[in-house]
Amino acid sequence: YSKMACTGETCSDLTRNISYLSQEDAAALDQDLFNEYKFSVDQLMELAGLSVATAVAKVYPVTSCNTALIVCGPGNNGGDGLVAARHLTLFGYSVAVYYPKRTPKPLYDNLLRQCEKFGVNIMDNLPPSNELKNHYKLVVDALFGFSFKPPVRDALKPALDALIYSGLPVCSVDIPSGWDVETGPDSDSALKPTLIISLSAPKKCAKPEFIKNARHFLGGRFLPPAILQKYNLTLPPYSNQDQVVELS
Ligand SMILES: NC(=O)C1=CN([C@@H]2O[C@H](COP(=O)(O)OP(=O)(O)OC[C@H]3O[C@@H](n4cnc5c(N)ncnc54)[C@H](OP(=O)(O)O)[C@@H]3O)[C@@H](O)[C@H]2O)[C@@H](O)CC1
Ligand SMILES: [K+]
Repeated sequence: YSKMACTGETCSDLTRNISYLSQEDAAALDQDLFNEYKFSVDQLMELAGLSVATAVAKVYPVTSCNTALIVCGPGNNGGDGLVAARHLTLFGYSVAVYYPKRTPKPLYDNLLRQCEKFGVNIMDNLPPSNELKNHYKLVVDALFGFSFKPPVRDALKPALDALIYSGLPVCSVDIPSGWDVETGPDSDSALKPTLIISLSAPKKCAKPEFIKNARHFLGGRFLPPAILQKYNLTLPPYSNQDQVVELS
């Protein structure tokens, strides 16, 4: 695989050779990073959230889209969203977070406190979906990641619906929420992100056939080389010190 592929005739050459993880392998790889490589969750979440904020800022520059709503779920995907909220604030965005189901763990409590200290607006309730456009220029979907098993349960359905019906550009963290991690959207009414930031390696639902109308970046630049070998992963190289690389 070579970055030259994208400077040739088509970018589809570039995506043809990329590996896509199954749900099982995504979870196993994650566990290897923690157990074998001794990373802490905070370390990887910080890099994941930074790459999310970086990709969002590349696609929706603060000069034209300076207000962002981040919808955070109960797992690590939501944690990535809280980290991205802080970095987007540092990048100059005015950020609000909706975090309806909070996991009572120090990691999340601390990330939330940091958001508050940075001036992020932590909201207990969302305005109706059709009014979100009046307040925000984009939404970040940090509701569910690679551990999601459809269908979405009732308690978080309103949060998913807010993303689906906001009429705003949607930036999905790792996978589009509500999609099956391997088989993608289940209906025409599924979430339609405009940007997907795959973390560490794309999951099967981020294959080009499912995400035709979205821009697709890879982020989470922390995989040790031996992991690439173990999971037989072919991924594009990052340029220089970049935190993200665009796939399509
Ligand atoms: N290695 C990497 O690349 C790294 C990846 N990172 C990030 O971690 C993400 C994976 O995080 P994760 O494993 O914590 O799970 P995630 O998908 O956030 O959600 C699980 C939560 O959702 C819930 N839930 C599930 N199904 C549901 C349903 N149908 N309806 C309603 N709820 C449902 C489930 O509830 P439960 O079923 O357990 O009751 C649980 O609370 C990954 O995508 C990436 O963003 C980085 O932070 C670090 C390094
Ligand atoms: K997501």
